[in-house]
Amino acid sequence: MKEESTGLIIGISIGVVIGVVLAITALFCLRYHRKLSQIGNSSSRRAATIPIRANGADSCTILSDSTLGPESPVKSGRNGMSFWLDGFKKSNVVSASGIPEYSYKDLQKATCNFTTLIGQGAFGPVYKAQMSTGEIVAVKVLATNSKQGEKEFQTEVMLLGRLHHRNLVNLVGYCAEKGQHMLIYVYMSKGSLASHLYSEENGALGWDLRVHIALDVARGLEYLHDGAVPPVIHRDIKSSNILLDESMRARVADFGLSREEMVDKHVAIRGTFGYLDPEYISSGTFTKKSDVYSYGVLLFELIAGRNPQQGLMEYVELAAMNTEGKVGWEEIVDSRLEGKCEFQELNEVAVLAYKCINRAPRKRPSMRDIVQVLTRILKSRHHRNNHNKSLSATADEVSIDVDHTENKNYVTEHRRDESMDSAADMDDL
Ligand SMILES: Nc1ncnc2c1ncn2[C@@H]1O[C@H](COP(=O)(O)OP(=O)(O)OP(=O)(O)O)[C@@H](O)[C@H]1O
Repeated sequence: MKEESTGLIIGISIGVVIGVVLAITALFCLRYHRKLSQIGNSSSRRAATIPIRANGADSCTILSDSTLGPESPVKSGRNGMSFWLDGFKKSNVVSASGIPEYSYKDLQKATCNFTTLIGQGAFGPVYKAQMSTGEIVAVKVLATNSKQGEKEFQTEVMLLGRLHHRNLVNLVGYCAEKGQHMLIYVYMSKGSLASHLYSEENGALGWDLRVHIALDVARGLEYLHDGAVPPVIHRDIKSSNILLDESMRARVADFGLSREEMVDKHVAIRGTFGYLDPEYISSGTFTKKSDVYSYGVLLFELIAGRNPQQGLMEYVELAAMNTEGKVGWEEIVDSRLEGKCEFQELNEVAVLAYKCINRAPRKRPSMRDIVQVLTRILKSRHHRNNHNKSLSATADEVSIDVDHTENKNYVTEHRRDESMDSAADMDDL
């Protein structure tokens, strides 16, 4: 009996201890969860309301709260933190978006005391940097005359750091020290699209590659417009803001860094002349469809190899009179292509570009529509190439037969039939 009651007491005591431990654990979990959601709320509130830098002046561009896109070039680790610059990362300094902060001293070392200049933009110089891990990056030093304060800069980094896509030049780090603000980006070794279209140093870009570049850019913009939450309008699509990586894949640069140009004392226009939506110039309202307009100009730039600041659009409008917006666009094709271009594709791309530059924004396609059209064009090309390959393989096989049978007429007829089938396939697409 005594033994039984001792057992009972022990059982009850163990039960009570387990109960207390469980209750304490539950309490901790609850508090931790509440804290996390508070942090989430406050950062999304900030993302929704704080304006970001516009080259010294406040801007109303609101950036995204989006998560990592598929095939992001940033190697994400715990908390989405980048491993790119692990060698130099300031210890324990990671912004709310998970973008690591680097010290001025380390960037000074990585850029050989800021002597590795690769370009100069409206925001300031850009340097190539080799980090201690061997990783190559681009460091954009923002002009010190910017009125942007520390807080605004941190907000901008947080907002930019949330945008990741394989067709965007992603932000991988930043530095805010000694009154300097620097943004660190994935390094794009083949430079800008503009440098390939206009510099004699680079050989002419082939037509096939131009269509791939057009699709890459469209995908980057589609992500900004439809994938990012809230959506992001680029505001400065142009060939010098399209950068190419080692394998000539294109990415959109400079998103979220809007700039201003004064057209007169009162009206500030953001963007670059030649690419600006006429509707934006007259109404002052910039929309996703204004990006679509600039993208249309970029498509014509790819077709014609002409700079929009040197009469590209006048040239296009002249050609449009003859083409009625449909066929016959080959007259504007870039002479550097030396006629090596699939004219049906060229006409399809030009028709798409012409829709993008429609004066009425609502008649312009969305970036999603554009991605679909270009994907279809490239799929057709792929089918055609496969078909042609199998045709020539069949022809090789048959010609071996022919050598044996000497039935040459049959071979000729057989090949002609197949190419007619192939033309019919094309019509279906
Ligand atoms: N991530 C990068 N990788 C390689 N080169 C880059 C990178 N970012 C910028 N550059 C180069 O640095 C130069 C300046 O770039 P930046 O984006 O500052 O200005 P921009 O786009 O040329 O002109 P603007 O500021 O007027 O738009 C460009 O020639 C560009 O090719």
